[in-house]
Amino acid sequence: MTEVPNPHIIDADTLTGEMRPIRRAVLSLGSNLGERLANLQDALNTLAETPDVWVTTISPIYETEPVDSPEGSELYLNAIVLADTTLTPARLLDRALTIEDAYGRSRSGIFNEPRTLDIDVISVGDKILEEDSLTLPHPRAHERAFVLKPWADLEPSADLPGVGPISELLERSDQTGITRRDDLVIEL
Ligand SMILES: Nc1ncnc2c1ncn2[C@@H]1O[C@H](COP(=O)(O)OP(=O)(O)OP(=O)(O)O)[C@@H](O)[C@H]1O
Ligand SMILES: Nc1nc2c(c(=O)[nH]1)N=C(CO)CN2
Repeated sequence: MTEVPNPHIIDADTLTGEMRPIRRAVLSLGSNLGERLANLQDALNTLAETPDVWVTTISPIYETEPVDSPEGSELYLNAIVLADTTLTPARLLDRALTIEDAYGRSRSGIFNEPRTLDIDVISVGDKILEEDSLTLPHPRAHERAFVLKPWADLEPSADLPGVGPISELLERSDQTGITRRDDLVIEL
């Protein structure tokens, strides 16, 4: 049977005239306020429910001393999530910020204030972007052991696009104050 074109059915690719590539996204989760582990689990669940985002892997959890944070800030829990996505980087960031807000993230303007949830977009494929609202790779990822260590657990030979192998960056980073917490687990 031949298929008759139906003018009422169009798909996204017809509208944009292009296929949307699938890219591997690396996302960093952090929490140092409230129920930290539950906050990370909520973030993971919500990312996994996001259309056009397929979460593939979650790293071990690390408990980490706050970096560049106000005096008295509590320890963070940090983890890395790998996902495949057809979202544009801008849409992925938008989704990350919306999830942060949904889980009670306050934005008082205090630099690196304690937060229930932080989702940073570390890299999206090998995109390199320098826009006001989105820099890729994340501009501080290369020096942050709380990003590099859990990522290296999952992908030891990964590169930070335009920067270099994460194994070398990790060697150069300050790895004091980060402790792997295998007793704490979040699940897909
Ligand atoms: N790669 C990126 N990932 C997340 N946010 C980014 C990125 N590049 C630029 N931004 C911008 O940074 C803004 C501030 O983000 P946010 O408040 O989460 O920063 P932060 O987590 O406190 O600090 P840091 O960026 O050092 O982790 C966001 O609104 C976003 O527009
Ligand atoms: N240990 C740790 N320190 C931080 C973190 C974080 O996730 N973990 N996030 C920050 C701003 O996003 C600032 N400092």
